[in-house]
Amino acid sequence: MDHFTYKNNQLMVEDVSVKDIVGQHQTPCYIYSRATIERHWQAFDQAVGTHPHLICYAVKANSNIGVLSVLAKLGSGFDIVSGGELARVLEAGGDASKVVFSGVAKTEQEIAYALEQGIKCFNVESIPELERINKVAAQLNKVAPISLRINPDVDAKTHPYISTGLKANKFGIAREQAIATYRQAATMSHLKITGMDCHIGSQLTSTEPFVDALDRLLVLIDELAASGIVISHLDVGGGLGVTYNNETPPSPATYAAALTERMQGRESLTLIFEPGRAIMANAGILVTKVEFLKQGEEKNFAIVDAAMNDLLRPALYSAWQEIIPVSTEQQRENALYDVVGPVCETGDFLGKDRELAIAPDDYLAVRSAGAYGFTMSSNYNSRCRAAEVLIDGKQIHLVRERENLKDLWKGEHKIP
Ligand SMILES: Cc1ncc(COP(=O)(O)O)c(C=O)c1O
Ligand SMILES: N[C@@H](CCCC[NH3+])C(=O)O
Repeated sequence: MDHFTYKNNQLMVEDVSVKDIVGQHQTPCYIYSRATIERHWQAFDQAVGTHPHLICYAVKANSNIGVLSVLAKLGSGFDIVSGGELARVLEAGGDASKVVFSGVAKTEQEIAYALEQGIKCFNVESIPELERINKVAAQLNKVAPISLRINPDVDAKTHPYISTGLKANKFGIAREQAIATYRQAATMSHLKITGMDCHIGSQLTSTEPFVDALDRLLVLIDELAASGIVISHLDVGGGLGVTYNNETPPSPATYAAALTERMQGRESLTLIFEPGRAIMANAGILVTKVEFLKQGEEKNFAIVDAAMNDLLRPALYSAWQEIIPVSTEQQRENALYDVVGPVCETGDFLGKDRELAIAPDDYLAVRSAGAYGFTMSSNYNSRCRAAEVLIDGKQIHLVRERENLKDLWKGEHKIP
């Protein structure tokens, strides 16, 4: 069921009209649907079926603690990449023992914090990182559970900026070095080898690269077992794509079936998944107000009050996200617009060549903005970051207040 639909010409999020939400909280404003988040998470969880598994939602996609609290209540695990993300998970009520810690350069402080909280596993990306974790664990008189992130060298066939499983990428340990690195880890006194992981990229729209990567890891797992190192979990990362425009990614069910099929006879190996986008992208919109309509020599511009600092994906990856009117009540003339923000950059656009029937003061919704929207926002041009609202049925929860001017220089100091 779609929780972002029109009723009486008004765009609704669950049982509330977007017009009412922005009437209370103004624009730009991110709006998320609790029912959609829950539906996506449960669909993913059910798709994996009976194979022992843990869904570790990738916090980087959307780290608002209101959102995290919804997932924590479902019993979700979390994939984090910083101490900050761990703190958010704990603040939201998440369970540290279901947290996996990814990322190429965890600091000593972050490692100590994660060890003290008792996380499930560190996904380790290099030998120096193994040594660092071993050293910090020894200092704290603890044993750190670790998994090695293997770079399987498969082409995820996605945007080059978000492809992570190729030899040319900075991520993970090369397949060829995997066994030797595990052997080295086994000699370190304060490490416990518990798993293997990979993450080959984001916004994948076919199952083949996932299956290729899994097959390559299973070969390594068998080789490892033969040399006496037996692991208990296999983390296949995130990366399942969503439909922004006309992409046709596999459903979570198709994706999970392709992977679990390969796991038959390996029931002692828990599967970990790290989905971010598949849970959150289509659970949120960014609502913005049309400030001016401007006719250029070659183009019409709809200048809106949200900008690249609020939603970076169009500027950074030339990403396409659907832009729709919040109200279809008024009859207006159709025209082709570049939807642009107020930031002083030519790359500041939310959409190009969009057919819209709009007038100043109308509201627009950018769809599929629940993942990598607010989390990639900034204060560029000293713009206050947007409000975030979480809808639950008829209830409107303000889960992040709009920043105010003083927030802009918080922690800065004038000099005498
Ligand atoms: C290690 C890791 N896990 C999980 C994810 C989540 O990816 P996605 O949002 O594509 O599911 C990412 C981001 O690509 C990542 O780097
Ligand atoms: N930020 C990216 C995805 C990067 C995934 C992070 N590992 C996007 O918006 O598509």
